[in-house]
Amino acid sequence: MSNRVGSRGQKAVDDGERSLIGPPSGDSPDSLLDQEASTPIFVYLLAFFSALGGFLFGYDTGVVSGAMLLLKKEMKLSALWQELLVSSTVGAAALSALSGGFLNGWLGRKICILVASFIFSIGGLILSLAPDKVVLLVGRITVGLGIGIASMTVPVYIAEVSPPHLRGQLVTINSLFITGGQFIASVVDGAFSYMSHDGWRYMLGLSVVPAMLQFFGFFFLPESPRWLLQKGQCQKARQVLSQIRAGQNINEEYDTIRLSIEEEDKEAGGGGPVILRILRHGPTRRALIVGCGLQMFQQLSGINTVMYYSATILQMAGVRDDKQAIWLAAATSATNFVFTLVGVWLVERVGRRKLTLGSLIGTGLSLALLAIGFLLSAQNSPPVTLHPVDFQNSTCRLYGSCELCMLDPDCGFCYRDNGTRVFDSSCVSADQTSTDHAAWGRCSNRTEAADNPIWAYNYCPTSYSWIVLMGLILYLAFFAPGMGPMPWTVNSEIYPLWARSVGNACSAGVNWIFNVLVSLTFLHVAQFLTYYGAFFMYTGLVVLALLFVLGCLPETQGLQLEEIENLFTGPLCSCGSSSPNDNRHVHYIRVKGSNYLPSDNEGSDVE
Ligand SMILES: O[C@H]1[C@H](O)[C@@H](O)[C@H](O)[C@@H](O)[C@H]1O
Repeated sequence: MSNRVGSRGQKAVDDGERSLIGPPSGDSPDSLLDQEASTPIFVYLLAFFSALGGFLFGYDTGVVSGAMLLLKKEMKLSALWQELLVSSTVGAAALSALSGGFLNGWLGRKICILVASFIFSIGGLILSLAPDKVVLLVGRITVGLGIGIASMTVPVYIAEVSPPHLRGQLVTINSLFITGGQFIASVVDGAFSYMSHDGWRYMLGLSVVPAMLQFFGFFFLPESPRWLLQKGQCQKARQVLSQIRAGQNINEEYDTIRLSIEEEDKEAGGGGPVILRILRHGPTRRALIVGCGLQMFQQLSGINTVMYYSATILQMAGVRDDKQAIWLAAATSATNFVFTLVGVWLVERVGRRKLTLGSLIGTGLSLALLAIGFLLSAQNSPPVTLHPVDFQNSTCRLYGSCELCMLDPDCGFCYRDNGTRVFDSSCVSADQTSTDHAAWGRCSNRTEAADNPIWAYNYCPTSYSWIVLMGLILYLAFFAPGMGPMPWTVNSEIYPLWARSVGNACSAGVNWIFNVLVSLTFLHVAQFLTYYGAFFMYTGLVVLALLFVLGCLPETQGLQLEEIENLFTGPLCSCGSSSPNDNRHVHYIRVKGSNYLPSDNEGSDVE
């Protein structure tokens, strides 16, 4: 497509006029209008193949809960081994996300995505063929290494190839694929849960399919033009840019990127490792604090405990059948997925800042509702009425109510009910090898019969479960459009090119580290503070997150990546006050400068 503007001179005059009178709100330069009018299908294709990395992230972190139900029986896994198989992946992801920054800057985005999908494929193969638990552990660690690299590279790649008006939406698609992966994983878990022998091989191994698809797809896809320019491969960068903009006028975009790289070289000059340069340079230091803070608060809002705890919440609500619980857990991840779709729709309409703030307010209120539900359940917890002689002399016999009994990980509540009332209840030790049964007595019976008493491990029967259930659904409905995707989206945008890989590596690393911390400590926190205490604590953390976002998160919607650094030039907690329109102004002047004399260094009049 040829340049819509006949002569550069005329274009410059137009732009000059605009910069004098200031841009009409929401207006964009001509080239951006060009892009908005027709976004080439190729950009969507790039986003799709990259977001398969997000899908694998979601699938591999989600599938393990269902696989574990079968694995623990088939391989006779102890609690320690179960915990190892779950958290080794997240731990490996934290390490590889942190080191991915270096790889990303050195090898480029494309190679890193290829490496991640290759690792995913190998990991999937190891898992599906594993003869024993040690090989399983190797497979889970391998998959974790892939997740870490993908989680920090994919959002960066998508952000760098997207036109500004679609960037938020396309990067948020990656988060949609994460929750989509978690949803598909729960459906696969449900489908193969009927296959008690080797069903887990299919659950864990199926990830090879999207991994291979991504691997072969990416062979034909281009490197990020921004990375190419940074590495001095100007000709190739120009080629890729015009390929992904389908022949639209790319001069402005190309010059803006080139100028900003030159400026960055001056600004962020000085040697030393990139992380030290980031910390020394005010705007990047503030961006890093915002990026890492967002990722930390995403995990501290308790998403993974809510997801993990959903099965227990459902059990409290009276769903006792394992298979039914698995399918209902799929409904939970479907809710997470569907509401992420709402986020994709909203991100370019309301902007990142409002979306995150709205999401946090709703998330906080839902957590408070969850806590209130747990509080009412605890206050009305059924008493222990039977005290059978306990030959093991465990602490379980000392508890007077279900609440106290279930907070002790060694004990469970054994009871009967007639639909309205709990009776004949006792607190006894759980079986060491499988908490599905009591160690002895009425609830140790493994054969299922209608008149068997009910064994409640980790939960208590309550008539307030509907409050908890409502809290759970509202939580996901509010978390998924904002706090789920925005930390990933915002991080892909806020760092200048030289700091982007390392900035994203650090923030993704923080996300994974807090993911491990929160999920590993949840049961201990609950034991210490009770469940309602734990959820009130998460509510408090969400209030802190709200203050942080209110003070420090600027709006990045509609800006070119090269303009975003300007948002962080002021003091840290005044970021929220810079509006996108202030910065659009900077953008126009920059465009004017590069239009007059593209080869000149007139970019110096930019700021
Ligand atoms: O953005 C994602 C998403 O919200 C997932 O549901 C959650 O499991 C991840 O930890 C998070 O990073």
